[in-house]
Amino acid sequence: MTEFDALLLLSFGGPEKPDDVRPFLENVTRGRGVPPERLDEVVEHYLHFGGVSPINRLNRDVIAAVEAEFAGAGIDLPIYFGNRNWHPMVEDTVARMRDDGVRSALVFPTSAWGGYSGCRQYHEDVLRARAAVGDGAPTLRKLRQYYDHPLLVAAFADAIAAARAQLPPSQRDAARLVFTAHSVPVSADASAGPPADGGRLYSRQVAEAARLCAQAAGVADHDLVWQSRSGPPQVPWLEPDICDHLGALAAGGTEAVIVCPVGFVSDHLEVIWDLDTEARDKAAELGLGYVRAGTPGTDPRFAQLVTALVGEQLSGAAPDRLGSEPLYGAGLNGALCATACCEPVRRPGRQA
Ligand SMILES: CC1=C(CCC(=O)O)c2cc3nc(cc4[nH]c(cc5[nH]c(cc1n2)c(C)c5CCC(=O)O)c(CCC(=O)O)c4C)C(CCC(=O)O)=C3C
Ligand SMILES: [Fe+2]
Repeated sequence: MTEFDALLLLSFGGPEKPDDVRPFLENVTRGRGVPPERLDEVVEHYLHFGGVSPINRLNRDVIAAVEAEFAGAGIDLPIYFGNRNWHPMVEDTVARMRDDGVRSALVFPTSAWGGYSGCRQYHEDVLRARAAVGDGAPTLRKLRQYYDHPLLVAAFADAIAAARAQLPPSQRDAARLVFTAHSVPVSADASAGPPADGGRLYSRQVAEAARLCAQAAGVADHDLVWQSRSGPPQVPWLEPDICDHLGALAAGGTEAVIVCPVGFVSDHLEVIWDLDTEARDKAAELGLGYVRAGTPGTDPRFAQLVTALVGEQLSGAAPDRLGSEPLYGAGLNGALCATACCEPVRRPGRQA
């Protein structure tokens, strides 16, 4: 019925027990120039949750929801799960797909964005996995970026409204809406996207998604800030940092914030630690009311979004989208979206 015989959900991966934490972090940061002090801190964040990131469980839940959507939509594709940094590793999953007789699969990445970390690195994962499997590896076609898909925007908009309703009535109307996404080095953002599009594709897409979600939630003003920076302190990353921004808002008389993690699809560690622990504590210290909007991964519309992207690919329909920033991300067998797209930048301390 179609040229594809499976879907691979490709994600970041996270530890599932305390002994996994160090080797997981070594996989994430190999050759990335992250200082050892930062790694020691991040180990503590994971150990705070018993060494278990929720990310793998959340991805398994997404897969179950997509399986149900596929059944309803008459899409007959088994769904596989593979990660960049932790088990199930994508190399092992693609080997299993080959053993199961899969010859051609679609790949859904759990990042909605362009940029090196959000897009190109997923192409590299596909390339690495196929190379590791060698003869008989299935062809793998990655699906496009989906940061402005109507179903994603609708899920975030409802999450913002639900978060607002958790504030005391006296703070609800005036609460400031603050969007947050993962910071990246300024140099990585500058080289995000095909050079001909002028760079900064990651931060431009994040800014557009924030505008679309605010508009869909009926909110006139909002801020966009960044979180979870790592890397050596002398290297500039996207700013302002969320905690600094909460300080500035409190100093300016803001009484409460609604924080929306627009840059993430699930409540993984950067959400439950950096937002639900660090930023929440900072807000309490400042006397600022604080609520955090949910992420879309557990919303039924997320499984519908995956199904819609697969449907687009099968039918050749134009992308269903609300925004107008350049949109890339689709590609066969790890091929780049365009020449020199999201070129990785050399950083001090980076090995290879
Ligand atoms: C843009 C972006 C996304 C969103 C797109 C996407 O979703 O892919 C994202 C997601 C995630 N990042 C995650 C975890 C980590 N990211 C790190 C480090 C880094 N992230 C970066 C960027 C991004 N990261 C960058 C530029 C670095 C510096 C090192 C490097 O240049 O690569 C480190 C190292 C330690 C530290 O320094 O924090 C960890 C542990 C987890 C899993 C959490 C869990 O386990 O639940 C997820 C979903
Ligand atoms: Fe990250």
